[in-house]
Amino acid sequence: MHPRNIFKTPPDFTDLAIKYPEFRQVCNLELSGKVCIDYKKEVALKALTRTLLLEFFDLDVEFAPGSLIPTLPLRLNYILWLEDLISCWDSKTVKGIDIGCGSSCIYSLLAAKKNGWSMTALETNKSNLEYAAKNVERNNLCKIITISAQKQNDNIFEELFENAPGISIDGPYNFCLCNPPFYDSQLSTPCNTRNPGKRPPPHNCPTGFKEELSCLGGEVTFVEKIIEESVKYKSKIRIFTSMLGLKSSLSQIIDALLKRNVTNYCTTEFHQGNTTRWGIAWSFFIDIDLKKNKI
Ligand SMILES: C[S@@+](CC[C@H](N)C(=O)[O-])C[C@H]1O[C@@H](n2cnc3c(N)ncnc32)[C@H](O)[C@@H]1O
Repeated sequence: MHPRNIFKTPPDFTDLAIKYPEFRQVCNLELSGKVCIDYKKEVALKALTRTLLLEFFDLDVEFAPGSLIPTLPLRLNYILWLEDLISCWDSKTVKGIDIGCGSSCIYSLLAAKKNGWSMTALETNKSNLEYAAKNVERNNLCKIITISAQKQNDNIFEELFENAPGISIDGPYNFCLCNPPFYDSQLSTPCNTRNPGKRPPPHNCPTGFKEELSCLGGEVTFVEKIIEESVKYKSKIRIFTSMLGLKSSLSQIIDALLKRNVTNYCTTEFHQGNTTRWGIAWSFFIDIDLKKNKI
Protein backbone atom coordinates (compact mmCIF):
# COMPACT_ATOMS: atom_id res chain seq x y z
CA MET A 1 0.00 0.00 0.00
CA HIS A 2 1.00 3.61 -0.45
CA PRO A 3 3.03 4.79 2.58
CA ARG A 4 0.40 7.47 3.31
CA ASN A 5 -2.57 5.08 3.02
CA ILE A 6 -4.37 5.12 6.38
CA PHE A 7 -5.55 1.54 5.74
CA LYS A 8 -1.98 0.23 6.03
CA THR A 9 -3.13 -0.32 9.60
CA PRO A 10 -6.38 -2.28 9.31
CA PRO A 11 -9.36 -0.47 10.88
CA ASP A 12 -10.60 -1.80 14.21
CA PHE A 13 -13.89 -3.58 13.38
CA THR A 14 -14.89 -3.75 17.06
CA ASP A 15 -14.72 0.04 17.43
CA LEU A 16 -16.60 0.52 14.17
CA ALA A 17 -19.30 -1.99 15.20
CA ILE A 18 -19.83 -0.14 18.49
CA LYS A 19 -20.08 3.23 16.74
CA TYR A 20 -22.11 2.33 13.60
CA PRO A 21 -25.33 0.24 13.91
CA GLU A 22 -25.41 -0.42 10.12
CA PHE A 23 -21.94 -1.97 10.34
CA ARG A 24 -22.78 -3.85 13.54
CA GLN A 25 -25.62 -5.62 11.73
CA VAL A 26 -23.22 -7.28 9.25
CA CYS A 27 -20.58 -8.25 11.81
CA ASN A 28 -19.99 -11.76 13.12
CA LEU A 29 -18.27 -12.61 16.36
CA GLU A 30 -15.72 -15.42 16.04
CA LEU A 31 -15.11 -17.88 18.91
CA SER A 32 -11.82 -16.09 19.54
CA GLY A 33 -13.78 -12.89 20.21
CA LYS A 34 -12.61 -11.30 16.94
CA VAL A 35 -15.18 -9.23 15.02
CA CYS A 36 -15.26 -10.03 11.30
CA ILE A 37 -17.52 -9.64 8.26
CA ASP A 38 -18.39 -11.96 5.39
CA TYR A 39 -16.78 -10.36 2.32
CA LYS A 40 -18.83 -12.64 0.09
CA LYS A 41 -22.03 -10.79 1.06
CA GLU A 42 -22.87 -7.62 -0.85
CA VAL A 43 -24.71 -6.12 2.13
CA ALA A 44 -21.54 -6.50 4.23
CA LEU A 45 -19.32 -4.86 1.60
CA LYS A 46 -21.79 -2.00 1.27
CA ALA A 47 -21.91 -1.44 5.04
CA LEU A 48 -18.10 -1.62 5.28
CA THR A 49 -17.46 0.95 2.53
CA ARG A 50 -20.17 3.29 3.84
CA THR A 51 -18.79 3.03 7.38
CA LEU A 52 -15.15 3.61 6.38
CA LEU A 53 -16.11 6.64 4.27
CA LEU A 54 -18.06 8.10 7.20
CA GLU A 55 -15.45 7.35 9.84
CA PHE A 56 -12.30 8.39 7.97
CA PHE A 57 -13.54 11.02 5.48
CA ASP A 58 -16.83 12.22 6.92
CA LEU A 59 -18.51 11.26 3.63
CA ASP A 60 -22.09 9.94 3.54
CA VAL A 61 -22.37 7.84 0.38
CA GLU A 62 -25.24 5.79 -1.12
CA PHE A 63 -24.86 3.28 -3.95
CA ALA A 64 -27.41 2.64 -6.70
CA PRO A 65 -28.99 -0.83 -6.23
CA GLY A 66 -26.88 -3.45 -7.99
CA SER A 67 -24.08 -1.01 -8.80
CA LEU A 68 -20.36 -1.38 -8.10
CA ILE A 69 -19.41 -1.14 -4.43
CA PRO A 70 -15.95 0.42 -4.39
CA THR A 71 -13.23 -0.84 -2.08
CA LEU A 72 -11.76 2.13 -0.27
CA PRO A 73 -8.05 1.17 0.21
CA LEU A 74 -7.60 0.81 -3.58
CA ARG A 75 -9.40 4.09 -4.39
CA LEU A 76 -7.25 5.84 -1.79
CA ASN A 77 -4.05 4.31 -3.21
CA TYR A 78 -4.93 5.80 -6.62
CA ILE A 79 -5.64 9.27 -5.14
CA LEU A 80 -2.33 9.18 -3.21
CA TRP A 81 -0.43 8.26 -6.39
CA LEU A 82 -2.08 11.22 -8.14
CA GLU A 83 -0.99 13.47 -5.27
CA ASP A 84 2.60 12.29 -5.89
CA LEU A 85 2.35 12.78 -9.66
CA ILE A 86 1.03 16.32 -9.53
CA SER A 87 3.30 17.39 -6.67
CA CYS A 88 6.15 17.94 -9.16
CA TRP A 89 4.77 21.30 -10.22
CA ASP A 90 3.27 24.21 -8.32
CA SER A 91 -0.44 24.62 -8.73
CA LYS A 92 -2.63 26.85 -6.59
CA THR A 93 -5.83 25.12 -7.56
CA VAL A 94 -6.01 21.53 -8.69
CA LYS A 95 -8.63 20.41 -11.22
CA GLY A 96 -9.26 16.82 -12.23
CA ILE A 97 -11.53 14.76 -14.47
CA ASP A 98 -13.06 11.50 -13.19
CA ILE A 99 -13.91 9.32 -16.21
CA GLY A 100 -16.83 7.03 -15.27
CA CYS A 101 -17.54 8.19 -11.71
CA GLY A 102 -20.04 5.39 -10.96
CA SER A 103 -23.01 5.76 -8.62
CA SER A 104 -20.75 6.37 -5.61
CA CYS A 105 -18.70 9.10 -7.33
CA ILE A 106 -16.02 7.89 -4.95
CA TYR A 107 -12.87 9.27 -6.58
CA SER A 108 -14.30 12.76 -6.98
CA LEU A 109 -15.69 12.77 -3.43
CA LEU A 110 -12.35 11.65 -1.97
CA ALA A 111 -10.35 14.10 -4.11
CA ALA A 112 -12.63 17.00 -3.18
CA LYS A 113 -13.04 16.20 0.50
CA LYS A 114 -9.46 15.13 1.24
CA ASN A 115 -7.57 17.59 -0.96
CA GLY A 116 -10.04 20.31 -1.96
CA TRP A 117 -9.51 19.46 -5.64
CA SER A 118 -12.17 20.61 -8.13
CA MET A 119 -13.51 17.64 -10.04
CA THR A 120 -15.52 17.14 -13.21
CA ALA A 121 -17.11 13.69 -13.04
CA LEU A 122 -18.20 12.06 -16.32
CA GLU A 123 -20.69 9.18 -16.47
CA THR A 124 -22.88 7.52 -19.10
CA ASN A 125 -25.28 5.46 -16.97
CA LYS A 126 -28.50 7.24 -16.00
CA SER A 127 -29.00 5.77 -12.53
CA ASN A 128 -25.29 6.19 -11.71
CA LEU A 129 -25.57 9.84 -12.74
CA GLU A 130 -28.57 10.37 -10.44
CA TYR A 131 -26.91 8.72 -7.45
CA ALA A 132 -23.58 10.47 -8.07
CA ALA A 133 -25.34 13.86 -8.16
CA LYS A 134 -27.17 13.05 -4.88
CA ASN A 135 -23.91 11.92 -3.24
CA VAL A 136 -22.26 15.20 -4.18
CA GLU A 137 -25.25 17.20 -2.90
CA ARG A 138 -25.58 15.24 0.37
CA ASN A 139 -21.93 15.95 1.15
CA ASN A 140 -22.17 19.66 0.28
CA LEU A 141 -19.55 19.41 -2.44
CA CYS A 142 -21.58 20.91 -5.34
CA LYS A 143 -19.27 23.92 -5.46
CA ILE A 144 -16.24 21.80 -6.37
CA ILE A 145 -17.68 18.70 -8.06
CA THR A 146 -19.58 18.96 -11.35
CA ILE A 147 -21.32 15.88 -12.70
CA SER A 148 -21.48 15.76 -16.49
CA ALA A 149 -23.60 13.27 -18.45
CA GLN A 150 -21.88 11.55 -21.35
CA LYS A 151 -24.24 10.65 -24.17
CA GLN A 152 -21.95 8.31 -26.09
CA ASN A 153 -20.23 5.29 -24.55
CA ASP A 154 -17.35 5.60 -26.99
CA ASN A 155 -16.61 9.24 -26.16
CA ILE A 156 -14.19 10.25 -23.45
CA PHE A 157 -13.33 13.97 -23.54
CA GLU A 158 -14.98 15.07 -26.77
CA GLU A 159 -18.40 15.92 -25.31
CA LEU A 160 -16.82 17.77 -22.38
CA PHE A 161 -14.39 19.82 -24.42
CA GLU A 162 -16.56 20.42 -27.46
CA ASN A 163 -20.02 21.10 -26.09
CA ALA A 164 -20.75 20.37 -22.41
CA PRO A 165 -23.46 22.84 -21.43
CA GLY A 166 -22.85 24.88 -18.28
CA ILE A 167 -19.23 23.82 -17.80
CA SER A 168 -16.69 26.58 -18.26
CA ILE A 169 -13.28 25.14 -18.95
CA ASP A 170 -10.98 27.75 -17.56
CA GLY A 171 -7.36 26.66 -18.08
CA PRO A 172 -6.06 23.10 -18.32
CA TYR A 173 -6.99 20.29 -15.95
CA ASN A 174 -4.12 18.93 -13.83
CA PHE A 175 -5.07 15.28 -14.37
CA CYS A 176 -7.69 12.79 -15.41
CA LEU A 177 -8.31 9.50 -13.63
CA CYS A 178 -10.24 6.42 -14.67
CA ASN A 179 -11.30 3.02 -13.41
CA PRO A 180 -12.44 1.63 -16.77
CA PRO A 181 -14.97 -1.17 -17.34
CA PHE A 182 -12.57 -4.17 -17.19
CA TYR A 183 -14.25 -6.94 -19.12
CA ASP A 184 -14.79 -7.45 -22.82
CA SER A 185 -18.56 -7.49 -23.36
CA GLN A 186 -18.04 -9.92 -26.25
CA LEU A 187 -16.85 -12.65 -23.85
CA SER A 188 -19.62 -14.83 -22.45
CA THR A 189 -17.79 -15.35 -19.12
CA PRO A 190 -16.02 -12.31 -17.70
CA CYS A 191 -12.45 -13.18 -16.85
CA ASN A 192 -10.17 -11.04 -14.71
CA THR A 193 -7.01 -13.10 -14.91
CA ARG A 194 -4.80 -14.55 -17.62
CA ASN A 195 -4.70 -17.88 -15.75
CA PRO A 196 -8.26 -18.41 -14.52
CA GLY A 197 -7.62 -22.08 -13.67
CA LYS A 198 -4.61 -21.28 -11.49
CA ARG A 199 -6.07 -18.40 -9.49
CA PRO A 200 -8.20 -18.91 -6.37
CA PRO A 201 -11.72 -17.42 -6.60
CA PRO A 202 -12.02 -13.78 -5.46
CA HIS A 203 -12.43 -13.19 -1.73
CA ASN A 204 -14.99 -10.43 -2.20
CA CYS A 205 -18.48 -10.85 -3.60
CA PRO A 206 -18.46 -9.41 -7.15
CA THR A 207 -20.58 -6.28 -7.42
CA GLY A 208 -21.65 -4.01 -10.28
CA PHE A 209 -23.95 -4.31 -13.29
CA LYS A 210 -22.85 -5.39 -16.75
CA GLU A 211 -22.62 -1.92 -18.31
CA GLU A 212 -20.36 -0.75 -15.48
CA LEU A 213 -18.02 -3.71 -15.64
CA SER A 214 -17.77 -4.40 -19.37
CA CYS A 215 -17.43 -2.65 -22.68
CA LEU A 216 -16.57 -3.63 -26.24
CA GLY A 217 -12.93 -4.79 -26.16
CA GLY A 218 -12.63 -4.40 -22.35
CA GLU A 219 -10.27 -2.08 -20.53
CA VAL A 220 -7.57 -2.12 -23.24
CA THR A 221 -9.96 -0.72 -25.86
CA PHE A 222 -11.33 1.79 -23.35
CA VAL A 223 -7.88 3.10 -22.35
CA GLU A 224 -6.76 3.11 -26.02
CA LYS A 225 -9.66 5.49 -26.63
CA ILE A 226 -8.39 7.72 -23.78
CA ILE A 227 -4.92 7.65 -25.41
CA GLU A 228 -6.36 8.52 -28.83
CA GLU A 229 -8.32 11.48 -27.41
CA SER A 230 -5.35 12.53 -25.22
CA VAL A 231 -3.39 13.26 -28.41
CA LYS A 232 -6.24 15.47 -29.63
CA TYR A 233 -6.72 17.23 -26.26
CA LYS A 234 -3.06 17.21 -25.10
CA SER A 235 -3.15 20.89 -24.11
CA LYS A 236 -6.28 20.50 -21.98
CA ILE A 237 -4.98 17.97 -19.40
CA ARG A 238 -1.50 17.92 -17.84
CA ILE A 239 -1.34 14.25 -16.83
CA PHE A 240 -3.53 11.49 -18.24
CA THR A 241 -3.92 8.41 -16.03
CA SER A 242 -5.88 5.19 -15.80
CA MET A 243 -6.10 2.18 -13.55
CA LEU A 244 -5.91 -1.31 -15.08
CA GLY A 245 -7.39 -4.49 -13.66
CA LEU A 246 -5.23 -6.96 -15.58
CA LYS A 247 -1.45 -7.13 -15.64
CA SER A 248 -1.59 -8.28 -19.26
CA SER A 249 -3.32 -5.00 -20.21
CA LEU A 250 -0.32 -2.94 -19.10
CA SER A 251 2.01 -4.01 -21.92
CA GLN A 252 -0.78 -3.55 -24.48
CA ILE A 253 -1.38 -0.01 -23.23
CA ILE A 254 2.35 0.79 -23.27
CA ASP A 255 2.45 -0.47 -26.90
CA ALA A 256 -0.51 1.77 -27.74
CA LEU A 257 1.31 4.78 -26.23
CA LEU A 258 4.55 4.01 -28.09
CA LYS A 259 2.63 3.57 -31.35
CA ARG A 260 1.61 7.22 -30.96
CA ASN A 261 5.20 8.21 -30.01
CA VAL A 262 4.21 8.87 -26.41
CA THR A 263 7.35 7.85 -24.50
CA ASN A 264 6.78 10.03 -21.45
CA TYR A 265 4.84 7.61 -19.28
CA CYS A 266 5.16 5.85 -15.94
CA THR A 267 3.47 2.89 -14.30
CA THR A 268 2.69 1.76 -10.79
CA GLU A 269 1.22 -1.18 -8.91
CA PHE A 270 -1.51 -0.78 -6.32
CA HIS A 271 -1.37 -3.51 -3.66
CA GLN A 272 -4.28 -4.08 -1.30
CA GLY A 273 -4.19 -7.39 0.54
CA ASN A 274 -4.68 -10.11 -2.10
CA THR A 275 -5.69 -7.68 -4.85
CA THR A 276 -3.24 -5.99 -7.21
CA ARG A 277 -4.17 -3.35 -9.75
CA TRP A 278 -1.96 -1.33 -12.10
CA GLY A 279 -1.74 2.36 -12.88
CA ILE A 280 -0.46 4.11 -16.00
CA ALA A 281 0.19 7.83 -16.46
CA TRP A 282 1.40 9.80 -19.48
CA SER A 283 1.92 13.44 -20.25
CA PHE A 284 2.65 15.83 -23.11
CA PHE A 285 3.40 18.62 -20.67
CA ILE A 286 5.69 17.57 -17.85
CA ASP A 287 8.42 14.93 -17.51
CA ILE A 288 6.93 12.32 -15.29
CA ASP A 289 9.17 10.01 -13.35
CA LEU A 290 9.72 7.07 -15.67
CA LYS A 291 10.69 4.74 -12.85
CA LYS A 292 8.29 1.94 -12.11
CA ASN A 293 7.05 2.14 -8.57
CA LYS A 294 4.93 -0.07 -6.35
CA ILE A 295 2.57 1.19 -3.69
C1 LIG B 1 -15.69 0.18 -13.39
S1 LIG B 1 -16.88 1.45 -13.20
C2 LIG B 1 -16.01 2.59 -12.13
C3 LIG B 1 -16.90 3.35 -11.18
C4 LIG B 1 -16.15 4.19 -10.12
N1 LIG B 1 -15.27 5.13 -10.74
C5 LIG B 1 -15.36 3.30 -9.19
O1 LIG B 1 -14.14 3.22 -9.32
O2 LIG B 1 -15.97 2.66 -8.31
C6 LIG B 1 -16.80 2.26 -14.78
C7 LIG B 1 -17.83 3.36 -14.95
O3 LIG B 1 -17.62 4.02 -16.21
C8 LIG B 1 -18.88 4.34 -16.79
N2 LIG B 1 -18.63 4.54 -18.23
C9 LIG B 1 -18.54 3.63 -19.23
N3 LIG B 1 -18.24 4.24 -20.40
C10 LIG B 1 -18.11 5.56 -20.14
C11 LIG B 1 -17.78 6.72 -20.94
N4 LIG B 1 -17.53 6.63 -22.24
N5 LIG B 1 -17.73 7.92 -20.32
C12 LIG B 1 -17.98 8.03 -19.00
N6 LIG B 1 -18.30 6.99 -18.21
C13 LIG B 1 -18.36 5.76 -18.76
C14 LIG B 1 -19.76 3.14 -16.41
O4 LIG B 1 -21.13 3.43 -16.47
C15 LIG B 1 -19.28 2.86 -14.98
O5 LIG B 1 -20.01 3.59 -14.04
